Amino acid sequence: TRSTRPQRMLKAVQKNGTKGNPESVISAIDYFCKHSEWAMNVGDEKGSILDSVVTEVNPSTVLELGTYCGYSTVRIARLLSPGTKLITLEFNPVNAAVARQIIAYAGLQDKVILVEGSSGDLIPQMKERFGIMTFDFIFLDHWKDRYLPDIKLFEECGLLRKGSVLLADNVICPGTPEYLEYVRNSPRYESKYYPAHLEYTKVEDGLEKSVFLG
Ligand SMILES: Cc1ncnc2c1ncn2[C@@H]1O[C@H](/C=C/CNC(=O)c2cc(-c3ccc(F)cc3)cc(O)c2O)[C@@H](O)[C@H]1O
Ligand SMILES: [Mg+2]
Repeated sequence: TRSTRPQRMLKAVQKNGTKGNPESVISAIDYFCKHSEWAMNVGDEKGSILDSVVTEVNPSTVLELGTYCGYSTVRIARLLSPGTKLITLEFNPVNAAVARQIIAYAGLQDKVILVEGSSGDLIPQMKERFGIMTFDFIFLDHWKDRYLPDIKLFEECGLLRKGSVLLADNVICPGTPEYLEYVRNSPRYESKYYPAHLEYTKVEDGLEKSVFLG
């Protein structure tokens, strides 16, 4: 059967990247998306904003929703302090297999726990399966209609603490109107919009950072 875009992206990483060098993996994916095939990675412009928020938070517990090919997983994991691991959730096994290989090519496999499954099923299992009390940092980049139900699930499962930071991709394009309305109007969050553009295009998009107030 025909290869998938993530599988072709993996080939480009193995061809143009340097094993064990996360920056070269990030550059190889960005190059592939700019010159070969557009793909829905957070990209370099929004990725730099992601980098700055992760650096500012310096989290000990990290969750990513929607691994896809592992591009943002690599961006986040390369910035984590020694001994810190990030958990990333992906329900498509083909994408998960590609992501594992891209994360390993970057040399970051020891900093990442990739769990195959749906966020709706896995979020309630975080405490028992991974000994998580609360998350310091959460990156939302999965199906856009899952952002709102999943943030409510975090609250119900007691996975947020005063100061937990949630960073959401694509709040303009494709858009997450219900999520935005919730975090911007709820007294339990302090929200801030970071304007940017849809990855590899001039279309407006941005990230929404929401701090849980307890
Ligand atoms: C509940 C659940 N649980 C686990 N894994 C889950 C999950 N829901 C989805 N996943 C996984 O995550 C990825 C999906 C990411 C969805 N991202 C987007 O749809 C997206 C789209 C665009 C875009 C913008 C303009 C266009 F014209 C076309 C596309 C840009 C983006 O940045 C996106 O993120 C994918 O690997 C999927 O299997
Ligand atoms: Mg996205």
